[in-house]
Amino acid sequence: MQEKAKAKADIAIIGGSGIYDANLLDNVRDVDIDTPFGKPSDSITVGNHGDVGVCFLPRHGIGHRISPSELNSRANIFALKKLGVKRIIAASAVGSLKEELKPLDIVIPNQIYDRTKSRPSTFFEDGIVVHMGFADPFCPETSKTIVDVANSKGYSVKEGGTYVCMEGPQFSTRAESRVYQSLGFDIIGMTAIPEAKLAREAEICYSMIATVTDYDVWYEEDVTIETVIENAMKNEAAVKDIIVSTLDKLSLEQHCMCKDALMGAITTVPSMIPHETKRRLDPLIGKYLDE
Ligand SMILES: CSC[C@H]1O[C@H](OP(=O)(O)O)[C@H](O)[C@@H]1O
Ligand SMILES: Nc1ncnc2[nH]cnc12
Repeated sequence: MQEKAKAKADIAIIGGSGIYDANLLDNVRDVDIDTPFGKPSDSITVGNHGDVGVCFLPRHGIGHRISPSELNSRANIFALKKLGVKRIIAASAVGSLKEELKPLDIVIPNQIYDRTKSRPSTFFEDGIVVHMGFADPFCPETSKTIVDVANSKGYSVKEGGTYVCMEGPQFSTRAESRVYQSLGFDIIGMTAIPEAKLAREAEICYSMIATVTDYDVWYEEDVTIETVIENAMKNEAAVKDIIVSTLDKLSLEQHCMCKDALMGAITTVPSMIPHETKRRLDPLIGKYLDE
């Protein structure tokens, strides 16, 4: 009997609110992956687009079962690393903090302001300490490709902008929203942290296509889930169209700082890292510890 090929993917798409399927891939199969941090949000759909191995993970699980604070982002990113993923394109629904950013606009953010409160946001614990740079949280190479592709297809996208990541799951109070708006942040969501931090720790490029679904409450009466999902779904075709064309253009070789992010960042003396920790984290740190 022919053995089933090991599932592999170069690029991952993480679907956010309103984007739950991978109908843009060919030859798909669903794989269940276990990680030292538990199970990802759902089965991962692995397939291809042309010659490129691509996989899809619905961030909140099929049926939108997992709240932002409960997401097991460590399992999600570790599972993608085990598949061999080099780049992640993450889709997100966001509120607008600027009058000129209207519902259905698309933003490719380049900064994050972290306002989360209780999320495990590192792989490195249990006898290993890693301090890495995170000044530029999104991959410049992947983001540039997305922006170029979107522009060439006639979509008007905003290049750059600060995504403030709140804890949720409740939306902001009016006072919070006004503060974020007055600080000059552009968009608000609940999921970029710790996803972006963990992707960087895993040396995976991470970029986001954010769809504006609402003006947050600094501007409008209230944010409702109906409006958010309705607008996210209205933009689903555009987001997928940009993603598919980006898959055609993305280099599979990483030329950015993301690919060596761990170099020089492992602070613990290698001989003092517990054997079990080394074993668990081998897909992340093995290349730095081989004699
Ligand atoms: C469904 S409304 C709030 C929810 O939508 C965004 O999720 P995602 O980034 O996965 O599209 C936002 O961050 C909240 O988690
Ligand atoms: N206004 C908002 N605040 C936080 N997350 C959101 N996701 C979509 N709209 C949002």
